[in-house]
Amino acid sequence: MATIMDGKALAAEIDKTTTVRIQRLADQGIVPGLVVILVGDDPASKIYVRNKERRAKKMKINSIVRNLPDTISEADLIKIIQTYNENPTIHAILVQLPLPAHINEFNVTNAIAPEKDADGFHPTNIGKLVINHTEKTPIACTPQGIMSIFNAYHIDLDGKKAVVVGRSTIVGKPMAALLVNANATVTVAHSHTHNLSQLTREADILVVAVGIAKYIKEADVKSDAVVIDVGMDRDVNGKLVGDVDFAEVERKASYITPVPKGVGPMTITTLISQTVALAEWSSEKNG
Ligand SMILES: Nc1nc(=O)c2c([nH]1)NC[C@@H]1CN(c3ccc(C(=O)N[C@@H](CCC(=O)O)C(=O)O)cc3)C=[N+]21
Repeated sequence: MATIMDGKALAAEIDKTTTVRIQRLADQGIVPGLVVILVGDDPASKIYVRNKERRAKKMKINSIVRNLPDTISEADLIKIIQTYNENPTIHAILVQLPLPAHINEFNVTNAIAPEKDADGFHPTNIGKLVINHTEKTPIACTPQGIMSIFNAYHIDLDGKKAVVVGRSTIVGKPMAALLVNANATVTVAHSHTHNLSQLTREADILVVAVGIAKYIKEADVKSDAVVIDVGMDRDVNGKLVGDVDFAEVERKASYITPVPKGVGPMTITTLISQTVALAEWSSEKNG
């Protein structure tokens, strides 16, 4: 049976360190400010926003949620982002994805000041990640949270075969870059991949972010693989489940993350610590 990697417990551990950093900023009269912009209502975004708000309140960062109607124009959304770029009390800006179809995601992430980019989705920050020049650079919170899980459980990535299933901007692509930077041999699979199961069965490290409930079965996994489940899906009874069939795969993997209480809480912890980092970097620059 696999060791279950407890994202919730690890998140609480990291939050303790972040709380000390928040206190240190408070001593200088700085409260980290995060604005979350939510356009319309996507169900996964709603869970995220609710849990984020809860944690931000507890940790005394100033978190603002800006709800906008899904009829807003791209130009008006970009104008709102620019007001936060210029607002010195805001250190981090996050625009929830996906956006409605009439709004271009690239134009929106490109409008966020790179030094206030809570998600690390600005092209400049993605470029730095790919080049592996990540000092004082925000990085996508879900993949970065997964790297913290590997680190906490002493999972060695060097020379390992890693397969990332999913090529999204928010998980798959930045995850692949982080794994390459950690010296893993990385394959990115997606909906056009042939013989997916054959590929996933070779993975020492398997990261799944496809958005299909219980998609990965025992037969798709190598014995003693490390399995990371990024899914936030509903099963037939409406229960929150991952992309991995946990009951099956738990028997074969060496390590596995559950859903809930795996990757999700680590995404939020990373967002909070990254917001604090953006506030710290800005205060260093401004004296
Ligand atoms: N710009 C942007 N950045 C994102 O990082 C982003 C996004 N847009 N859009 C939506 C997705 C989804 N996402 C979640 C993060 C944590 C939980 C989370 O807290 N999960 C708990 C759920 C527990 C419960 O049911 O409350 C858990 O897994 O234990 C959920 C979903 C971030 N996303």
